[in-house]
Amino acid sequence: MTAPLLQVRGLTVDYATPQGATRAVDGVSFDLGAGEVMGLAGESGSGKSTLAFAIARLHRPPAHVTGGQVTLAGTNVLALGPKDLRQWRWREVSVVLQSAMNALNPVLRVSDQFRDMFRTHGITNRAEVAERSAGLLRLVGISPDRLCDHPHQFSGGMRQRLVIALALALKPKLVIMDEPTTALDVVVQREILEQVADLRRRLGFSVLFITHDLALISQFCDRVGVMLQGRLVELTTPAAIAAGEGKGGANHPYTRSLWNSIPPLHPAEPVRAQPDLVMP
Ligand SMILES: Nc1ncnc2c1ncn2[C@@H]1O[C@H](COP(=O)(O)OP(=O)(O)OP(=O)(O)O)[C@@H](O)[C@H]1O
Repeated sequence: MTAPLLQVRGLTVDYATPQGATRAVDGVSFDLGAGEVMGLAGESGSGKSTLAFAIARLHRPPAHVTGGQVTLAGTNVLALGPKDLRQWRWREVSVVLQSAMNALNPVLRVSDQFRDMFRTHGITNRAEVAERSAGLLRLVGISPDRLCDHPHQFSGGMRQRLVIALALALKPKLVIMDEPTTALDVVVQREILEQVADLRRRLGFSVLFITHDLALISQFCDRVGVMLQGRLVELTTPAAIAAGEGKGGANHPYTRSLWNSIPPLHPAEPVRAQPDLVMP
């Protein structure tokens, strides 16, 4: 059996606060296979973003990794020095956050943002940069004519597509998406997630998709992790959650309550309703 792309073992992250250390991620372990899409659900404050940032080595004080191991494609991620880290990010892992405007520089043209990112990774030939930038825009369904525009000239959905194009520029093995479509309306959200699923099939990267929305995860992910108070309390498949089957029996009660909070598609469909909510 080939080793998984990402191995997370006993990862523990604390925040240093004036009152002492607060544990945000508590001994989390899981594997992610090459080309696999794993969703991470859980309520606000359960530690999803802290976990994602630690895996991508984007965490900053007061967050501190106080235990565990992260291995991506054989690299001991937590041991990378600053120089190696700069090369490792974007090439091996990239992160797409909720707000595209935080990732895009508002005063730079889109072409300049691509150029800067390529330059950081030693790709400076102007013709190559122009060609690759145009190709990346096409990849996410935006006309390359728009390369000379500034971020504010795009809609929210298009800006998030631009960030996804940047994230895929160096063909990373892992793309971490932290609430990538939360700020967008549901139609645009669906279009973008379908595009990510299509790109993943074509390009073969793995995705760690973080959201509080278990319904979205069940549509787009191969596996689901559920976090509660810093711990990964469930790791299963969307089908197993739908069937009420967890590891060694039923799902964790918290998973069930998350699942039961998804409104049924048709009002007459009582399947996911809690027994006491089913009309007699
Ligand atoms: N800078 C900080 N200092 C202290 N504690 C923090 C800090 N940032 C986050 N925390 C705490 O760490 C825990 C995990 O937060 P985190 O943002 O990772 O959760 P989350 O599941 O991603 O939440 P959300 O869905 O709201 O983004 C929470 O208890 C939060 O209050």
